Amino acid sequence: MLMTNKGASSDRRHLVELKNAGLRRDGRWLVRGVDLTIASGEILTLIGPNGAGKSTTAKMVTGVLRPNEGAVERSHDMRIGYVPQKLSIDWTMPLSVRRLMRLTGRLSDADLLDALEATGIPHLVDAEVRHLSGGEFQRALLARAIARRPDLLVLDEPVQGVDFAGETALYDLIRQIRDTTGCGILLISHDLHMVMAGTDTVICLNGHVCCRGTPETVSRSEDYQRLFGGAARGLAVYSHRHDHTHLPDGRVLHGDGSITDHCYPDDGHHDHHHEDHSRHGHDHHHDHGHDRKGREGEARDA
Ligand SMILES: Nc1ncnc2c1ncn2[C@@H]1O[C@H](COP(=O)(O)OP(=O)(O)OP(=O)(O)O)[C@@H](O)[C@H]1O
Repeated sequence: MLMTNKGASSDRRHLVELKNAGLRRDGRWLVRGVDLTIASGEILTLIGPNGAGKSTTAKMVTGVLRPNEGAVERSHDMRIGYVPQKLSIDWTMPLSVRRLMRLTGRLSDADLLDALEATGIPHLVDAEVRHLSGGEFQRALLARAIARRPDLLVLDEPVQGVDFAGETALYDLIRQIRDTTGCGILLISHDLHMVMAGTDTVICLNGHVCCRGTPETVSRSEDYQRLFGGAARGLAVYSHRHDHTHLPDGRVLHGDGSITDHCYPDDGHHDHHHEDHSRHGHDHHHDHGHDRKGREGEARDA
């Protein structure tokens, strides 16, 4: 059961606005001229090459960095949940998921378990963080961020270290969190080919705003294609349908409601279908989840 907060049922409200924001360090502009707004219930995705200023922009949104020019306006009672790109954890020290959840503040057992439940990993509450898979670790970080019922969730590359099937499951989860809690979401994505279905607005950064709009608008933009050159074969908006779900504990929930311990392609339950709606306007079907095909391989198909 996902937790709800005060934003869930109310109308969209403005959470944060950057107006012509720029940040300068050591005599150079890291990013400049950024205009953006995020409202409750809205998903905004930042894309752009390495060093484009995505994390810097996110830090101006959260208030970690103050812009050297322009302005930032934040709803004064806004709570922010942040999943950073990197965590400095001493991996030689034992650290349970329960302790990870409490590193940044007090949290009742009930809220802690609610959050882990919402991200599908309540059974891992006492697991060692260093033993978690990439997808489980990202779910633990997400749980930590949503435990304090944020109005705005800022996710800096939440699918890193996660394979293609896990990536789409995480995107589904993020969208579900938005739908259930009504929070606004700022998502930083490294993947130039794939943005999460459900993204309302994409902003493509390259030291400045290269282009913006719906995923479809951005993928057609000449600036986007110029920036990414040969890599810009189209921004695929990923959506998928399949008749079974891989549960976090490894079991498989089938479309008919039955649960099995394993996933057998020939047992008559299965229909592995994905749909990629790229700007080329064609659909493909991919096998997924069992062939350990990395997302680069999948992206090439898109
Ligand atoms: N505190 C700082 N002082 C000086 N330069 C910085 C600082 N923080 C970031 N930079 C530089 O600013 C630029 C933008 O960095 P930023 O982390 O925002 O990019 P990014 O788009 O998130 O990149 P990536 O995709 O590689 O994570 C980079 O060239 C980086 O080296």
